[in-house]
Amino acid sequence: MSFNTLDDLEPGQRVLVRLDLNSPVEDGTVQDNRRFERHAETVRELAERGDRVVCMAHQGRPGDDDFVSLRQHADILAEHVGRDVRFVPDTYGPEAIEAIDDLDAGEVLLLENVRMCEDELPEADPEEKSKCELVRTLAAEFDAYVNDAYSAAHRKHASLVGFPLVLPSYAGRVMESEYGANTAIASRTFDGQVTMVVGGTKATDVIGVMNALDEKVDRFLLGGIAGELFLRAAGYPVGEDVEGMDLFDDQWEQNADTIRALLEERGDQITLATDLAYEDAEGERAEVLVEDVEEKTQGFLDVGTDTVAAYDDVVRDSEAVFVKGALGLFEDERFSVGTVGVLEAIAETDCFSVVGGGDTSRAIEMYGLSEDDFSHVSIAGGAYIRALTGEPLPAVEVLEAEAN
Ligand SMILES: Nc1ncnc2c1ncn2[C@@H]1O[C@H](COP(=O)(O)OP(=O)(O)OP(=O)(O)O)[C@@H](O)[C@H]1O
Ligand SMILES: O=C(O)[C@H](O)COP(=O)(O)O
Repeated sequence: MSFNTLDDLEPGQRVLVRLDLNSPVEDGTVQDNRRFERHAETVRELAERGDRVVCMAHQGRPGDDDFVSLRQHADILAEHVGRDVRFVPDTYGPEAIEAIDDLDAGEVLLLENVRMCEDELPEADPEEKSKCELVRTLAAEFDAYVNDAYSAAHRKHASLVGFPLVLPSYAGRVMESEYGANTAIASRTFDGQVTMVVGGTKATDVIGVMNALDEKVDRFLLGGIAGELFLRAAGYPVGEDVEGMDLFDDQWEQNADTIRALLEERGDQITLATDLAYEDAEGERAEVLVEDVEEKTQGFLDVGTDTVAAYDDVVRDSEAVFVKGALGLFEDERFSVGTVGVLEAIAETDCFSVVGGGDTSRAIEMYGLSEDDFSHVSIAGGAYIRALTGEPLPAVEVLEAEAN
């Protein structure tokens, strides 16, 4: 590993730590998940060494329903760390600076959602990001910067790439272990069939790298939003926003050409759902064959049972299975059939398996599956599939470049 780690950081310092606490938000309530548990290890270690620990993280994207304050995150993090985590509703203004200054050795503070600051989001190179006000103002308060947010390392945002140019910088324990595991996986080769299950809501992340995964993956099994977009490209009347949704149309605009090209050039490697599930008028799960859909009038929330059976067969014939994104809205048990069915099939075979994604990895615990039945469960989604393709992660690259 060519970055500095916590083993290289002298204790007793003022440390700014970038975590990835991006979590599902249901009816305004932030859901606990493995990201809290994993990052708590880094935070606890720093606090126990007598550092003043200030955490910085994001939640959602501006304009989305899950773009909320980190106030609840502080309470959830505190439970996992086993000590108090203060919260300040400010990121780098006077209130935040005062709260940082008030901190004693061993105390932990969480700053407000960093994506609420204008400087954070537009992607730019580290050099440019290091000069923005957010980075300059906060850097003056700290002796060191720790990046633990492996799962956001594919974004060139200020809090992820700006600080290593202006502060001594280190990888946190999650960054260190995820980087090690995912890099090792990327260099593995397999004799038998390699399958990737592609689902979730961030279709753009996966579709963008499917070309590059061609060398690694023999079969793609699609579901979730990406799955419907592929069905739309194949000519079915699905894969569009209805009822105030905001999942399909923008992603269709961005990816339609790539999807069409993928279907044309490697259609034989791509398996699409043959049936889909939705909520009927009685609130029950109902299913429809894709070829029988005349018009999309409501959301499809899972793949159907025929599709699950077909995917189950493919998984059982595979030597390696990678999962990125859920096949349906698994948080609602009625629509967990696809995601859980595939995960169970993986768990029952002895194939090499990786389940990735902050949301998706939660399904393992929610449905009583054991992490031991998978080779690696990553809390990273987009970053882990990029690592598989060997694509660089800008936030890791800058940690390496600035390491001494
Ligand atoms: N058909 C669907 N309709 C609505 N939500 C869906 C559907 N299919 C999957 N999902 C949702 O996708 C979410 C997971 O997808 P997402 O793209 O966020 O992946 P992730 O595993 O969390 O990866 P990342 O770490 O990149 O965010 C789940 O919370 C699930 O409810
Ligand atoms: O949840 C994630 O995958 C990371 O936190 C990155 O979030 P983003 O896709 O909104 O940049």
